[in-house]
Amino acid sequence: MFRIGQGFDVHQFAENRPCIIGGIEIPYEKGLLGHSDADVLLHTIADACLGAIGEGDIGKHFPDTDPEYKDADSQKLLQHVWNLVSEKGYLLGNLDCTVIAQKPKMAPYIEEIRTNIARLLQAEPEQINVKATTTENLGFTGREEGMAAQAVVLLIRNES
Ligand SMILES: Nc1ccn([C@@H]2O[C@H](COP(=O)(O)O)[C@@H](O)[C@H]2O)c(=O)n1
Ligand SMILES: C[C@@]1(CO)OP(=O)(O)OP(=O)(O)OC[C@H]1O
Repeated sequence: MFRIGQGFDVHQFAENRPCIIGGIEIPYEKGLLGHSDADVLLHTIADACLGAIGEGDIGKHFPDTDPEYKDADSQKLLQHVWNLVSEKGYLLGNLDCTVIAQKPKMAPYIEEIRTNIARLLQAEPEQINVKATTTENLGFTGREEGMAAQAVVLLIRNES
């Protein structure tokens, strides 16, 4: 049995914040603002996974009013979500995701991010694809006010 889920998330750039994407800290003059570490890519993937298993979204599981999640490492949030997926008997089919940002340039970090996501989802890097696109200087991403990310995940039920 298959389940599909999609995710979308946005975070604003701010001074004096780390720029953590897919669990990897990217050298950049600005970082992302959020209650947690604001890892826009991992939040998107977590939402896609929760969507696939019909479990709502990350705001439901990790409320931004809860001090426990202040500056939380989003890798831990995604691992918690992945445990829910595993408990329901699903394995990863594949994950495809896109980082939408005018800057920073993501290409030098894509493989490291891919490997890290594979580790978090107990999968092989070949099951993961990470892309990046600008918005050709248009909109809030084009003005470098923030970043967005989207993801689609396919889960496969382990019937054995
Ligand atoms: N933040 C980004 C955005 C894009 N890339 C890479 O550049 C390619 C061209 O981007 P366009 O928006 O002009 O299509 C894109 O395919 C990515 O490989 C990037 O590394 N970081
Ligand atoms: C992750 C959580 C919780 O710390 O906070 P943020 O880092 O603000 O992220 P967001 O994607 O806005 O929503 C989910 C939140 O509940």
